[in-house]
Amino acid sequence: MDSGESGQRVQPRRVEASATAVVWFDVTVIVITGTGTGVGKTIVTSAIAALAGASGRKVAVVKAAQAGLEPDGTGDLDTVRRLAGDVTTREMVRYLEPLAPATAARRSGIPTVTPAQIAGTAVDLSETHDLVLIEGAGGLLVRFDDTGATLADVAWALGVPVVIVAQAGLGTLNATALTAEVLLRRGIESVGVIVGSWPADPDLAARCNLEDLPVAAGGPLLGALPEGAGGLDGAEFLEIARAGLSPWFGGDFDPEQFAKAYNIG
Ligand SMILES: Nc1ncnc2c1ncn2[C@@H]1O[C@H](COP(=O)(O)OP(=O)(O)OP(=O)(O)O)[C@@H](O)[C@H]1O
Ligand SMILES: C[C@H](N)[C@H](N)CCCCCC(=O)O
Ligand SMILES: [Mg+2]
Repeated sequence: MDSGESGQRVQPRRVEASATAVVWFDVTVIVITGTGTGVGKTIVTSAIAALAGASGRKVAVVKAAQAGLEPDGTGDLDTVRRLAGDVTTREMVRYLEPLAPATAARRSGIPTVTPAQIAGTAVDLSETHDLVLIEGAGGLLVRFDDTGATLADVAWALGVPVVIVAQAGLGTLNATALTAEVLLRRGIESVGVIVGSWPADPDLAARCNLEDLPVAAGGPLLGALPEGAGGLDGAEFLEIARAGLSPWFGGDFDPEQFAKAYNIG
């Protein structure tokens, strides 16, 4: 996939850093990936959107391919709207089977969505929104189609940064490092890692991971959202988002203080 296929590359715009400032929140498009499926990408996406919305930004969220629905028939963007409130949402394709999009498309005959289409949607939305978040399906290299197109192609085509959402506990270091290494190899910027669901009673591995995850990710720990956050209502969720996300997203999360609270660091 080259930049010509998407038509254009969105240039991240950075605001000047000041003492307290949000350094990169002026980036227009962010890709939210994860170490796998069910790690909390949608909750993190909702939290970033909620904070941006609360600061007056117009936010759009793109779900590139929705494969499988919750038992109540809802998809990720229903969750985003419930948690983040007034955001524009675009689901580009829906498959009913909870599978990789390429597999679900092959089995159902429903058309695939291409990285160029996803990038194009993000570019269009960026004309009328301050922030566009793109969530994939599962982890970074899950295929959209049988040509092997993935979310990595979308991030590369757009030239925009990626946030890695990771699990808290044992096993996350390898998956995070694999994701970060692929991003590095493909020349895609990773801004850092966020724990999608931080346990109420974290075990030893989870606590130690607060120190080791940034190393595996090759970037800072930019947040940790408590487990159960997805069940809150909009106002409560906003406060959790503020506490759980770094100042880079307009929140108050301090990784050193957080680690200290768990006797790490
Ligand atoms: N912090 C959290 N609070 C509450 N529920 C959570 C949290 N993180 C994850 N979950 C729950 O775990 C499940 C998976 O989370 P989520 O839907 O965000 O995963 P995902 O990484 O977006 O997966 P997918 O690849 O399907 O998009 C969901 O049912 C969600 O409600
Ligand atoms: C069904 C699930 N919730 C996602 N929508 C799709 C996850 C695909 C993962 C494929 C894989 O990595 O093996
Ligand atoms: Mg999701």
